[in-house]
Amino acid sequence: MGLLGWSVLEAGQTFLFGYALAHALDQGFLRGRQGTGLWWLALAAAAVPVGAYGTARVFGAVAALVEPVRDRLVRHVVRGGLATAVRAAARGGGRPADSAVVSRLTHQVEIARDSLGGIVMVLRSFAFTAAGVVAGMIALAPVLLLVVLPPLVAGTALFTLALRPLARRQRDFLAADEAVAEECGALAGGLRDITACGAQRPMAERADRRIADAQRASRALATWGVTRTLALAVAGQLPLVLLLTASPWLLSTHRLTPGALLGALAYLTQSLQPALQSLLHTLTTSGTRLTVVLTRLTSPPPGAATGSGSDAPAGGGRGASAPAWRAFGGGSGESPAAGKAPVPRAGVAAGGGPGESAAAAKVLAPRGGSGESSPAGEPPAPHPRPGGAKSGAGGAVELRGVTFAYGVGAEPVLRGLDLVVAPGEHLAVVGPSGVGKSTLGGLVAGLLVADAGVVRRGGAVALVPQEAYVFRGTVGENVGYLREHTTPALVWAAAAAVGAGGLVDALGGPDAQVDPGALSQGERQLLALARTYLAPAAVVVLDEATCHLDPAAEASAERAFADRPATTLIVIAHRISSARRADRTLVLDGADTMCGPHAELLVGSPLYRDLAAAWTAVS
Ligand SMILES: Nc1ncnc2c1ncn2[C@@H]1O[C@H](COP(=O)(O)OP(=O)(O)OP(=O)(O)O)[C@@H](O)[C@H]1O
Repeated sequence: MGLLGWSVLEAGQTFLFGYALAHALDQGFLRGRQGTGLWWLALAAAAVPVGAYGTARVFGAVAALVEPVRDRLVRHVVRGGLATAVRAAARGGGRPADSAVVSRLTHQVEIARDSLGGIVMVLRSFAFTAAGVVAGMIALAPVLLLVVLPPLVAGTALFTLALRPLARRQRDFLAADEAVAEECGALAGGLRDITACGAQRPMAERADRRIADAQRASRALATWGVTRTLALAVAGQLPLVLLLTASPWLLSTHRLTPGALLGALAYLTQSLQPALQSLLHTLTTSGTRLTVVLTRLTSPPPGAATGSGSDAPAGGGRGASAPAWRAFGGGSGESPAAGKAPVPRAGVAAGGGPGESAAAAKVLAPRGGSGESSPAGEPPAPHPRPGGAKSGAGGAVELRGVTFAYGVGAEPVLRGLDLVVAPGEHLAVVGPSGVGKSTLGGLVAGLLVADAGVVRRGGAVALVPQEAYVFRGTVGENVGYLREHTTPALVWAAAAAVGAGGLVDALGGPDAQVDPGALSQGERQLLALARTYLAPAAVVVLDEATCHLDPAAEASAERAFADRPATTLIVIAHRISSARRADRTLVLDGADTMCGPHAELLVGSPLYRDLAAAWTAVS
């Protein structure tokens, strides 16, 4: 009721504006009565603060209308959020409640409140402005309505008819736009998995389809957007054109006075057109926003119906354990079983997980190997343990005169390096930061290609980099990722071997879901180590792969790989203890590079002595 009363005040000002102008001209200025003219103008001016006061009070009345709606929405959202949390707790997920849901929904509640308030304001403003204009025109010259009303009604009807399809197109556009954002977000998050699975092409095609959908939706929206412009032209501009066209006749037949013409023009240009413009604009923007947000707020929370939980991947339906790209085989046309990622069949696996750096996750075929590569899926055949430093041909890893530089013309990181690692040997690699230890690891794994010289591998190589990668899926899927046939018993065994048994147990066993974000870096490293332990690789390169573990855990993990049957182990070490455990240590030091057992290096390598002293001081 308050809203109505204050709006009438606003309508009164609209009415008075044109009416006073008309009388100022007709009864004042055109008759030479300046005082009367000015009096009418003063009346019109006095109506402005009164109307403004009414408008100010209208805001309060709109708030009184909108705030209870907001409160109801908040109640609904909070109830929904609590219900979801209770459901999640009942499912025994043990995860913290997703507070982002509540925050998101309250944000949407604010959007709903603002949009609703805006719509009420413009609808009300248009209705009362139109009433003021119509009343003013009747008061000035009823014939004006004949000119103004038909296009106004036609334009508004056109817009009303177009409103629903327009809103639908806008919703479609928003949905398509969101789908693109979701798809791209998921792609960005899973880039390393996608690269690891060789699923770039199908995923790019998927994204292209989403983008094409968004493009179509945007075109449809733009096409329907034309109706808004058309409606505005018919309802707002056409009356003006008609009035001006008819004015000579209306004036000459005394159906209209000059003052009434001026008043009518003022009504059209100063009151009706602005009100119409903001009505059309607000309805198409805030109106659509309100519909979308209300639909979201009132629909059941994600997971309520399906029970898939709030951590279901974007796009839904697929289940948290199987990211979209994992459904695609690599370029070979291999199609893995549902939820099972493609497993390298060449018998060579990169062990860091499905998505270390693009290079680290690369699956390699042995090149020029000595024929020791293990058949896929089979544990590698045992090698005899070496008695210490080995040299000569036929090593598990052999580098001859290897030179490597990052980029043409760049100073080589490694120059003419010779190294033979015997089958079953345990080699540590040490050296100052930036000397090329990881580069050597990359060359051994085949992720980097030597510029000169030869690298030979006597079997499949798994490289575990420092940044261990764990993907959303089960513990078993993570640990068994690089092995074709995995059983829970194998997962338990691998985990126990590398010291991850307690972690797997704490996570809930091989079938438990892993939330990578909830794991520490050390825990991620443990899972990556267990994964590599199960991989069918004869050569394992640990590149700072245990740096987040404590010394005891690191020792146990290294020992596990050293004792793993048929395994040649290369540990790029960050602690002297790793070098002490190794059969030999390679000290990378440019021209002074040396390789030998600990005692020998202490005597022969000043750098090793320095490093050992520094490590001892730190530890
Ligand atoms: N992708 C790359 N492009 C260009 N230069 C690189 C690249 N990767 C490494 N380098 C450079 O090559 C040199 C050797 O790097 P590398 O990572 O092999 O050293 P590192 O001994 O493993 O060092 P750290 O112990 O710090 O890990 C460094 O100077 C490094 O800056």
